[in-house]
Amino acid sequence: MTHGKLEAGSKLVLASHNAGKLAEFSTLLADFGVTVLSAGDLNLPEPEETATTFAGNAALKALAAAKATGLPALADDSGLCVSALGGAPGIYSARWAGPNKDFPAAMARIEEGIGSDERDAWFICVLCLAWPDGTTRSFEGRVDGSITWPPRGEKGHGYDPIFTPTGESRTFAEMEEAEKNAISHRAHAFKAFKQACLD
Ligand SMILES: O=P(O)(O)OP(=O)(O)OP(=O)(O)OC[C@H]1O[C@@H](n2cnc3c(O)ncnc32)[C@H](O)[C@@H]1O
Ligand SMILES: [Mg+2]
Repeated sequence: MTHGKLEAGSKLVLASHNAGKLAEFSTLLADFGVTVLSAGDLNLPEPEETATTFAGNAALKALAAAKATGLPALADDSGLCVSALGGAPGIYSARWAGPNKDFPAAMARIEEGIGSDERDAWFICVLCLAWPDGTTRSFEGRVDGSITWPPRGEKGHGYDPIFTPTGESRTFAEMEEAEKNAISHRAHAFKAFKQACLD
C-alpha cells in the first residue's frame, strides 16, 4: 500500500456517520474504482471531536478509522460559519443541533442571532485522508453565500434549507444533489483530494 495515491480496486473507509455526507461522497467517488466502506458498515465508534479546528477534527476522525481498520480512511469535518455570529456555529455546527440532530432548532438559533442586513455565511469542509501508519493529507473547500429565512427545500441535509450560495436564488436544499455537488464546500475539497490522491 503506497501513501500517495489510492489505486483502483483499493479499499477506502469513509470515516463519517453522517448519512447526508455519505450520500454525497458515494456520488463523488463513483467513477474512481475504489471500494468504499462506511464507518457505520464497519461498526466504528464516533470519536469525540476534541480539536479546535476543522483540520484538527478531520485528522482525528480519519486517524481513528485508519488505525482501527488498517485501511486508508477519509474523514470530513465541516460546518456553517455565519459572519454576524463571528463565524459560529463553525466547528460546533453538529453540536448546535444536539444529540437528537434537531436542525430546525439550530437553524432558528442562527436566525435569532442575526439581523436583516448582515446575512453573509460560508460553509467550510476539510477532508483528511489518513493511512494506518499515521500519515495524513488534508484538503479544504469553501462556498460563500447567505442565510435565507424561512428555511426552504426538502433535499440535502443539515443546514441546507437556510443556505443560499452566492449567485443562486435557491437554497442548497432546493437543488438536486448533482447541482450542490458541483459547487459545494465538499465538492471543492473533494476536487483537491481527487487531484492529489485519485487521478
Ligand atoms: O463527524 P461525522 O461523523 O462526519 O458527522 P457530523 O454530522 O457530526 O459532521 P461534522 O462533525 O463535520 O459536523 C458538521 C455539521 O455541519 C453540517 N454540515 C456540513 N456540511 C453540510 C452541508 O453540505 N449541508 C448542510 N449542513 C452541513 C452537518 O449537518 C453537521 O451538523
Ligand atoms: Mg461529527
